[in-house]
Amino acid sequence: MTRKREDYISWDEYFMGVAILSGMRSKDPNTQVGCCIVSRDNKILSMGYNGFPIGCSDDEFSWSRDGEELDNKYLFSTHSELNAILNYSGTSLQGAKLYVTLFPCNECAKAIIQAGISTVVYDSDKYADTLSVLASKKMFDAAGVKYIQYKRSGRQVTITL
Ligand SMILES: Nc1nc(=O)n([C@H]2C[C@H](O)[C@@H](COP(=O)(O)O)O2)cc1CO
Ligand SMILES: [Zn+2]
Repeated sequence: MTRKREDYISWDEYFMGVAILSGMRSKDPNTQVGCCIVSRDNKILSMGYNGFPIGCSDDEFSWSRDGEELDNKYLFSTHSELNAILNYSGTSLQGAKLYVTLFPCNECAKAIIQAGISTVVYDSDKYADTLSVLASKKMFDAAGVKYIQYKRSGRQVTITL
């Protein structure tokens, strides 16, 4: 009998891997964020990455982090999580799990809660001490949304594109 491979990637590696790959589409020179939303039975429902809205050209809007508010990226960039929620064309994200490479901000947290997503698996929490992330955690706790830090397996994956 030929036995199955044993070194296949886990569900968590698969979905966080897809989130990381999605983030590679981002044009943000400083922080690339990717997101992958999955059903309760491990089917990928949607993906997203941070970018400007349709029609807002990356060549006309600035990716600067500072300067005048209307001349930097913050009022314009759509976060990976919101893009993934908006990219979903099905009927319901109730009970879904969201994998994201960076902890959600307060605005995305509201969208995550209202969409009925029940679990967030995140990798980096580099803005943990900001009011935005503290507000997200306060809302997730109140709404019963679980947030779990992804445990890196250390596995290296090489793909030739
Ligand atoms: N959870 C998140 N998802 C995201 O897609 N973003 C995006 C917005 C910006 O384009 C970029 C953060 O820029 P910076 O301040 O690290 O240079 O990542 C940011 C966060 C952080 O809350
Ligand atoms: Zn956000």
